[in-house]
Amino acid sequence: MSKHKLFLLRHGEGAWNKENRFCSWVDQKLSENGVKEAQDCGTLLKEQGHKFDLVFTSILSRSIQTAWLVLEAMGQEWVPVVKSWRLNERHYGTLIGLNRAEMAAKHGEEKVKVWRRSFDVSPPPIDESHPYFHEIYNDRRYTTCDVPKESLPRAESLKEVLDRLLPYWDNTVVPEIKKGRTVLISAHGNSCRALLKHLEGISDKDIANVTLPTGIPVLLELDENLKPVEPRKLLGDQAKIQAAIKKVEDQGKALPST
Ligand SMILES: O=C(O)[C@@H](COP(=O)(O)O)OP(=O)(O)O
Repeated sequence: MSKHKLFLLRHGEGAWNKENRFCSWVDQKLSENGVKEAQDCGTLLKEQGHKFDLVFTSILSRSIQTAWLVLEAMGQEWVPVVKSWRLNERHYGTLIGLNRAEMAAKHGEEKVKVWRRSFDVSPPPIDESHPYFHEIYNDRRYTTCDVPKESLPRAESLKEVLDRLLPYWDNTVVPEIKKGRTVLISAHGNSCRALLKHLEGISDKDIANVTLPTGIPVLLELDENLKPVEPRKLLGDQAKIQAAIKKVEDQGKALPST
């Protein structure tokens, strides 16, 4: 029987989701559509009668803004929000800022799929010559982390995301859930995929087929050991959700030449 409800949420559409660029650790705000997605998500959760006790976000604005909009739409603005870099999006290394369709045209769709969805392949690491290096590492938010700035990642596979996320999950999030608190994790496509892999025991191969659209809440019903007792539920209109998943998958396709 289900003892705990856990909600995972990939933020609403960000400016670079719209432009089909790898956003990763670049701090982009939500697009107009992303604001609406977050508000609609909150409205749906309210209509379904869900109540949160605690929200966890990354330290990237798009996940924080999403959490605020969801809570506002639910009339639950008072719920505490706790932030950690450990929930940040996967660090996409030198791919940051690049357009997925252009990368697919240049390197092939298969290569882009491996970069995006394989479990243990890291893209090339970022260095000081990268156009977004200084913007990321000179940002004051990264002086507040529980590791020195020099130890923060320069590129990550999904496996490395899980490695940095798990200690936070085990030591900070799990105790709250076990106290009986209903938790929302407002984070990113890949930090949520890493957590899903861990909770559902998805194989290294099969995780490549898990795609999360923006602004769609994922409900997990867990037993007392935090093992899922039912398949995950993506809440909302199922036809729209399937179309949104396909849209995310298609971002890695080369555009037909004109
Ligand atoms: O970094 C990004 O651009 C996307 C994920 O990209 P893909 O893995 O889908 O290519 O992350 P999010 O929008 O969830 O923060």
